[in-house]
Amino acid sequence: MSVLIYHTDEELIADLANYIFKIGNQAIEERDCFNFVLTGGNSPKPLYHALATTYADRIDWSKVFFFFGDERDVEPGLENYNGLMARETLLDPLNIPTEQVFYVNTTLAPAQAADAYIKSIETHFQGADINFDLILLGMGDDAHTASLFPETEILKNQDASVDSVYVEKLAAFRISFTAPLINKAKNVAFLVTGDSKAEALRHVIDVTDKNTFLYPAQLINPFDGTLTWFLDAKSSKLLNS
Ligand SMILES: O=C(O)[C@H](O)[C@@H](O)[C@H](O)[C@H](O)COP(=O)(O)O
Repeated sequence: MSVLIYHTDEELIADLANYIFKIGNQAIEERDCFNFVLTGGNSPKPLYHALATTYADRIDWSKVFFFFGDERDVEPGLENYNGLMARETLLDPLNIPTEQVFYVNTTLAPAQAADAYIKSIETHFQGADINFDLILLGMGDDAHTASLFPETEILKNQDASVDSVYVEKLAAFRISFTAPLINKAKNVAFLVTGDSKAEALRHVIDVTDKNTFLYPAQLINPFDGTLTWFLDAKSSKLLNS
C-alpha cells in the first residue's frame, strides 16, 4: 500500500493523472484496452476536468472503457447520477462514444439494475476473469467507499459482483461493486481530500481498530493488485505514518 500526501491540489491531480496514464498506456500496450472504473461524488470532478483538458493527449481514448464503481438509484438524466457527472466533466468533453461507457441502467429496479450491470461487465470481459486495470475510489466521512456504507448488508456479500443496497441514512437504494470485485482489480486508487475525511481516514489507514462493518473502506485490500492513496494535507492530518 502506498500513501501519497500532497500539499497542493495541482500536484495531487498532476500525479494522479500520471498514475492513471501509466496504468492505462501499459494496459493498452499489453491488451489493446484500458478498463477504467470511475468513482462518483465531488472529489474527482477537478481530476476528470484535467484529464479531459490539460492531459487529454496523454492516452489513446479510443482504447479506454469506462465503468462506475457505484451508482445512485436515480434516473440517468438527474443531477446526482454519477454517470451524468462523469459525462459532463470527462466523457462528453473527450467525445467518448457511448459504446465505450458502461452506465448502470437505473431505469430498472435496484436489484435488476445490479444484475444487468454485472452481466454487461461479464460480457465485456468475454467470460474471462473480471479484473479491472484501475478502480478509482472516493471515501465518505463515514469511511464508506463506492456504496459500501457502514452497517449495511452489502458488506457481507462475499461474491465478486455488483449488488444493490438500501442505505438507511440516505433513505435510498444504491447499486455498487462489492468489496471482493474491487479487490480483484490490478490497481486500486483512493482520492480523498478535505478536513471532513481526516477522522475516517485515521480509522482506515492507521488501522488501530479493525472494524469493517463500521469502517467499510478497510475492506479494500486488493488480492494481487496495488493499493494507492492520493491524499491532501487536510484529509491526512491525523495519520501517524
Ligand atoms: O456515489 C458516490 O458518491 C461515490 O461513489 C462515493 O463513494 C463517494 O466517493 C464518496 O461519497 C465521497 O464523495 P465526495 O467525493 O463527494 O466527498
